[in-house]
Amino acid sequence: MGKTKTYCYGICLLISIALNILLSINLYVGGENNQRSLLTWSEKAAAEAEEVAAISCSGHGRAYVDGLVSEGQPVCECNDCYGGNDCSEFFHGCSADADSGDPVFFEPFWMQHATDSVVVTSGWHRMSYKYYKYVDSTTMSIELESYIRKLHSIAGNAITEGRYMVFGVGSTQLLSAAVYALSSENSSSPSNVLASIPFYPIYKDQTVLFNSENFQFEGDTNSWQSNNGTNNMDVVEFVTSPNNPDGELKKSVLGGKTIYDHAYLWPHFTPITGPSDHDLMLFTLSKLTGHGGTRFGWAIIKDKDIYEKFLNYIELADMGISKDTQLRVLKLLKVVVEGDGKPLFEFAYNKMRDRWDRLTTVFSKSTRFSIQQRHPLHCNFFNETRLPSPAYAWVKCEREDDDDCSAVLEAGKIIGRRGSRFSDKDRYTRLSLIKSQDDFELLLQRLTELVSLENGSIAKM
Ligand SMILES: Cc1ncc(COP(=O)(O)O)c(C=O)c1O
Repeated sequence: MGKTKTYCYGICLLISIALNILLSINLYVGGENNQRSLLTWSEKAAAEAEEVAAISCSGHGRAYVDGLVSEGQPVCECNDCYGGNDCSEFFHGCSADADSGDPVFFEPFWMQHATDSVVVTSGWHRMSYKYYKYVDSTTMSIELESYIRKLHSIAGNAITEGRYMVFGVGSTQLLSAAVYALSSENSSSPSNVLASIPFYPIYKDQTVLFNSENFQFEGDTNSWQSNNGTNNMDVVEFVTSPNNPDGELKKSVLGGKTIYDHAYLWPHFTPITGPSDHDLMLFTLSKLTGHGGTRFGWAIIKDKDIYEKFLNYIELADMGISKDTQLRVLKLLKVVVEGDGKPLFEFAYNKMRDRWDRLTTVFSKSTRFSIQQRHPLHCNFFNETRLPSPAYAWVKCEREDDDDCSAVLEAGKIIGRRGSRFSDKDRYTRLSLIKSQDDFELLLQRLTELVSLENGSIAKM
């Protein structure tokens, strides 16, 4: 009996040791999977996001959760002129691309505010077309609208009290909604859509594309005024303030129905001299926080009938703006209004001022190229007098022969956007200053090289 008992204990001990070894091996080998299966759904999403964010792309690129996948891992998407698996290879001789207005210069700010700006959405988040069962049917988030109003009161750049608001897929969608809402219906002739040269090309491109009986694009305000005087005032005038491409704080020329495009009316691009108080103002998240890809803009409207036409346009075009987008914008704006807007606006202003300081130093050595004049103004937001730091440099080629400024710059390995895209002369070219730091550094290097050729010597980089 005693012998059998001891024998049984021995067997049990061996089985228990074997089980422990197996369990330890399983934990060691399949540890990650086991740990993962213990996470909640939001922790799992967070782990995936952090894993991808941790992929090193040598500081010259980024991997995304929704990026292309190679061998089970998202690949690095490299900045222009960088390549290789981890973006560490620089392509010498590559041209600096300063063409697009992609506002990526904000990226370091959002990395510094990773915790506050993250969004976690469940698979069942706001599946309905509508918001709030207990409020009148609306496709706009009431909470987001109140944050936008708060933001304007902090920045001091627009009056929102007693005004209506409509959200759009970027302000791009609101441009055409505004033309639709302001142009006359049932009139014998179409409303004349105009802007002052140099102007943002989309105004013309969209008006032509949407080719309506109610409106037509008539070009430059000043030429139109000298040909028509005050005879025909059925006009819809785009006023871009600050202007894209030259940063000017434009005012209405014709004084009729006006769309104020305030995409760049933020303290990092221009001193805020007082709140804008126009009948129809457009703003965009793209140039406020840098999230161009989120596609979100808003209109601030005084008149109820115009507001209703606007809403009708958005409802028919896309039944309102994505709820996922609105959730993300809300999260971002909560960060923007923190500290009364100081952290974001100071970050962005310092970045832009640094870029302008370095750019003006290069252009001050040139007689072949010039950039727009900037004039100091008192900024109510920063409570001091400051120079504007526009999103773009509007470069003029001064030599008689250099009438195609883009071609001159391209020969110097700089890609800009030619003046004729803004209905101006090709003697001008726009250079974007709001892209990534890599883009800006290369732009400055290429400009320095080009300017140093004027003096017959290659500058030291
Ligand atoms: C003057 C102006 N208005 C509107 C937009 C459109 O911005 P988004 O559609 O990204 O809101 C831009 C973009 O560059 C712009 O420069």
